[in-house]
Amino acid sequence: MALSIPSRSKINLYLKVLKRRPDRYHELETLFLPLDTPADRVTLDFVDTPGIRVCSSLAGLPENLENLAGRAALAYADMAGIAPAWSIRIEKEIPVAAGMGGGSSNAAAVLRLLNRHYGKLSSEELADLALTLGADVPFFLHGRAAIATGIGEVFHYPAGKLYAPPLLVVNPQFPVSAKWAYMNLDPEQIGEDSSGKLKRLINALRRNDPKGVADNLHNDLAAALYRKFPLLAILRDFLLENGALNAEITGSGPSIFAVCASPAERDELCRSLAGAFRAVTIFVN
Ligand SMILES: C[C@](O)(CO)[C@H](O)COP(=O)(O)OP(=O)(O)OC[C@H]1O[C@@H](n2ccc(N)nc2=O)[C@H](O)[C@@H]1O
Ligand SMILES: Nc1ncnc2c1ncn2[C@@H]1O[C@H](COP(=O)(O)OP(=O)(O)OP(=O)(O)O)[C@@H](O)[C@H]1O
Repeated sequence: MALSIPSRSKINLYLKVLKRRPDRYHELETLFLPLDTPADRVTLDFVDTPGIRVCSSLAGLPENLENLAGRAALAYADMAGIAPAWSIRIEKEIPVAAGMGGGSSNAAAVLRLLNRHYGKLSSEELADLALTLGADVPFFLHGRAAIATGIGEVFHYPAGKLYAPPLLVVNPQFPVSAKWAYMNLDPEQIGEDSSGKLKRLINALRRNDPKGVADNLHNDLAAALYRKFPLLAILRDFLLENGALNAEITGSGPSIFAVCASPAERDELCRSLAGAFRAVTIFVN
């Protein structure tokens, strides 16, 4: 028997680093937006052979227990007291180490599939387990647009419906580790945001106002990434000069998302981008 679900990606429309903790993690305030594109597909097979096997469609991605999805399965088996005999397959569409939460999403998909089948853990236990695997994993257990605090695991859901603006995401096909991005954060950027950007961002999402969203994007991890990788500033400038209302790096980068006024303007921007840059991947939402 096999169970299969999509494993979506995310962007951070807003990411403010509030404080460095003694364990070197950072407390933050971030606004997660789930994306339908790109999404991986995670399939869990119940097999006769004991153990946990993980493989993917992407050559070079860690396999078995070195894959975050395998570590999630092992952690679930330990906590739920189950002897595993599982084979997990990941059809990979989300670029790796891209700031789009791919590995975290896959790990959360495994936890959801296992708990759907076995039902052994409460949602609190599952959330605690998710956090041991990575700061982005708890978000993908529910995958709803949310403000997150803590290190990314305490969720606040804004009241009312939020309307995602027309977006595209461009990935420059090189990886950046989240650890690098946090270690190279400008120390003077750490602290409270007094500008009210997050509030205005939420209000704009409620009003279905792409311009209001675009005007209030923020990412404290971005400055160091633009400095280290000049291509990112070139891409951002291109997006701004070719119709984007605004563009910013998502999470720890290097992917950049552009907010557009309408689907037609987004599609036009997508065509210009594809014509000008060969070695990038573009996702339309
Ligand atoms: C950049 C974001 O994607 C924004 O959503 C996340 O904050 C990163 O989440 P993640 O990749 O799941 O992070 P983890 O795998 O838990 O941690 C990778 C590294 O990122 C840094 N890290 C991560 C999250 C956080 N709140 N503070 C940190 O300083 C730590 O150096 C950690 O060693
Ligand atoms: N299932 C997986 N999918 C992607 N990467 C994985 C997976 N399992 C382990 N990894 C490793 O995790 C590292 C980070 O990859 P990932 O794609 O999750 O980063 P990311 O998109 O920047 O995540 P985040 O936004 O959570 O920081 C890579 O070095 C990769 O080899």
